[in-house]
Amino acid sequence: MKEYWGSLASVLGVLAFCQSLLQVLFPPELRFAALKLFNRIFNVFNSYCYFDITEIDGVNTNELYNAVQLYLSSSVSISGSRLSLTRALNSSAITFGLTNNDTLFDTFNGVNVLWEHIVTQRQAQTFSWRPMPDEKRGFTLRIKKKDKSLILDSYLDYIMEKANDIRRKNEDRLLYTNSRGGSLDSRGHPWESVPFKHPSTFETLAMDPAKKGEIMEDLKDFANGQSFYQKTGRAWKRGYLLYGPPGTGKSSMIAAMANYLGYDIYDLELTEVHNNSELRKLLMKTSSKSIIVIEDIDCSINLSNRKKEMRSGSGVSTGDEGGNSITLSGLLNFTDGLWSCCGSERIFVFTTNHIDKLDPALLRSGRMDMHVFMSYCSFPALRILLKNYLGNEDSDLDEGVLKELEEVIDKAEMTPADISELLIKNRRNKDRAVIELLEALKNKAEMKLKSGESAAAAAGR
Ligand SMILES: Nc1ncnc2c1ncn2[C@@H]1O[C@H](COP(=O)(O)OP(=O)(O)OP(=O)(O)O)[C@@H](O)[C@H]1O
Ligand SMILES: [Mg+2]
Repeated sequence: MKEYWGSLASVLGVLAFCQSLLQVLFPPELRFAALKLFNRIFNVFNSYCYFDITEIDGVNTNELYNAVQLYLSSSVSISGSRLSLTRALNSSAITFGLTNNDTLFDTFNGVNVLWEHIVTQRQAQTFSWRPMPDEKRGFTLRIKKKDKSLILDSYLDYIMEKANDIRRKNEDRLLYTNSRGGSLDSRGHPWESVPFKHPSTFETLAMDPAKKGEIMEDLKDFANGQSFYQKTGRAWKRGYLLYGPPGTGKSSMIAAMANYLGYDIYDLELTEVHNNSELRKLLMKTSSKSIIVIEDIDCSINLSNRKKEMRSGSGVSTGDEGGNSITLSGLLNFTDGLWSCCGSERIFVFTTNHIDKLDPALLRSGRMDMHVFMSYCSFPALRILLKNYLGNEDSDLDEGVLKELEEVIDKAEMTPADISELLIKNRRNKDRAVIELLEALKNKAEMKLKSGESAAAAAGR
């Protein structure tokens, strides 16, 4: 610190000397030209260059300014004793940033840069279409001239990307719906959004742990797979088909996926979409890092459509452009055809209770990348539910009861939704909850057995 003050004092001394020299050597009319000359000479010897990123660029907000602010807020090297704190609307996280005229060093690809946050009072307001803030804020980036190209080529892109990540992490996720039909809002947007706060996570999801792990890995590979998709020339999207009886956790799985990846959800209500071009507009207005969901796909699309199309020779890839109904081909064009590339990093999830009713075009390999069967509650899934609802670990349960549960659970064919209901009802009395559950499972298994026997007898008659 001492050295710093010492060198500052000597620089100030030199400046004062130069100023008096200027006054002595040059008559007033030549002083300005001399100053310009000095400035040029100084620039030749100065090894740094500076970039100003102002908060308001003309009359528009400068996106780069906000991005730098967010990026620097995540910097671990912030050591200032005074930081500014902000919490955006709809956000559950607090970000901190540089206060006025504070500086911060950053390193990128081994190159050191210095950021300074400069705040000055705005001059008397000139005429403008919108009121300007009283303060003029901006960042100044100081870098070595020799590093200029490296930094400008990738550092600023890197900052923008990082800032988007932070924004996504800080903001609560949104759930979009197209329940307004084809009408647009005042900003021309066809989707309505609400904050998405579904508490379902992979941890709370009751299903076979191996299958769960496989799906989580698949999702992570997808989210981190930008370069893979680019290298292989594939559109950066992935399709999941979740099928199984009602109450087995298909919708809960979608919420868990969104929470796991930090993606928004677009819940596409196909019955509200009138034709293929409307569908195209809707899908084009979805953002990247999102999950586009079509629930009960078997009920949403008239399955005879495609057969008619095939007969009329229009084929799968063309779709019904101007017609007044939405077709399976119109939908597949988006999940699979050329239009699927109009955005990146999108996950499509279709759900159905009746996979047998689906058109083979939806099921053929490569169309939906992963088919996930959400089954009746299995023993490993039951353990998760017992833990979630009663806080029970295996060691809390009597071994005999555990064994009985294991024997009866598959025969009973009860859904996780049914079991959850039973456990919620008795959650204050853990022992009773387990005993009632066992009873319910046994009753259900017996009923299944009887109905199976009578069906077999009827078939044999
Ligand atoms: N696998 C599961 N793990 C944890 N909870 C579950 C699971 N399946 C169902 N539930 C519970 O049951 C409720 C209903 O489940 P969910 O809506 O996910 O079923 P679904 O398969 O989407 O049913 P549907 O086919 O009727 O849409 C959930 O709110 C959740 O509490
Ligand atoms: Mg559902």
